[in-house]
Amino acid sequence: MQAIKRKAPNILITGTPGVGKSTLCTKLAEVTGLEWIEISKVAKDNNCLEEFDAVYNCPVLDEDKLLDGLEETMSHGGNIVDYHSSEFFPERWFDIVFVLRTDNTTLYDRLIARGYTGKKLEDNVDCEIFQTILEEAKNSYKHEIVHELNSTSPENMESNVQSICSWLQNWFSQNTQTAL
Ligand SMILES: Nc1ncnc2c1ncn2[C@@H]1O[C@H](COP(=O)(O)OP(=O)(O)O)[C@@H](O)[C@H]1O
Repeated sequence: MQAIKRKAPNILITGTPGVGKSTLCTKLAEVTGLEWIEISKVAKDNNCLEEFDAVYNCPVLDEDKLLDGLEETMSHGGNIVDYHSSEFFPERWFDIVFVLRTDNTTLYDRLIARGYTGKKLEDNVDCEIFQTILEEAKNSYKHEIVHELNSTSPENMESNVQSICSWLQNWFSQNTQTAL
């Protein structure tokens, strides 16, 4: 489906938990002035969390309520959405999708440092090994708007910020008269 013309694009940053989404989005929001929408936080603040999943030790998301609440914001554009899943968002919301990736050892160490253990730790590392989030994004959006970014080192982060800023500049020059 064709994205509706907006004053600024909407960007989706996705990837396995621990891969670096928040870190990148914080920097991107600072540099670009776009709005960082951290779905987990928005869900919590707007009571979009339902019963607790005992196996994964995390709450279950009320997707319909969350999407309804974000529709207007997304229609204006200018948002960087950060979430570890992508399939339930409307395809029309996003102009580009970045899937952050890292190696298994790096991810394992980051998740251990975050206090993940047992099944939650194992499942998240497996999720990265099997490219689950990348496949999900490719199945949910046009392949040409889905891009993998390495998120292992601080140098990777700098170059990811630069690549996204270049893409943004290009979007503005093609879609509006205003450059960043
Ligand atoms: N490009 C990177 N290079 C080195 N460390 C990183 C990088 N991106 C994130 N990290 C570190 O990895 C950990 C998890 O990052 P975070 O942004 O919270 O991941 P997510 O939001 O995907 O769960 C944090 O300790 C962060 O400092």
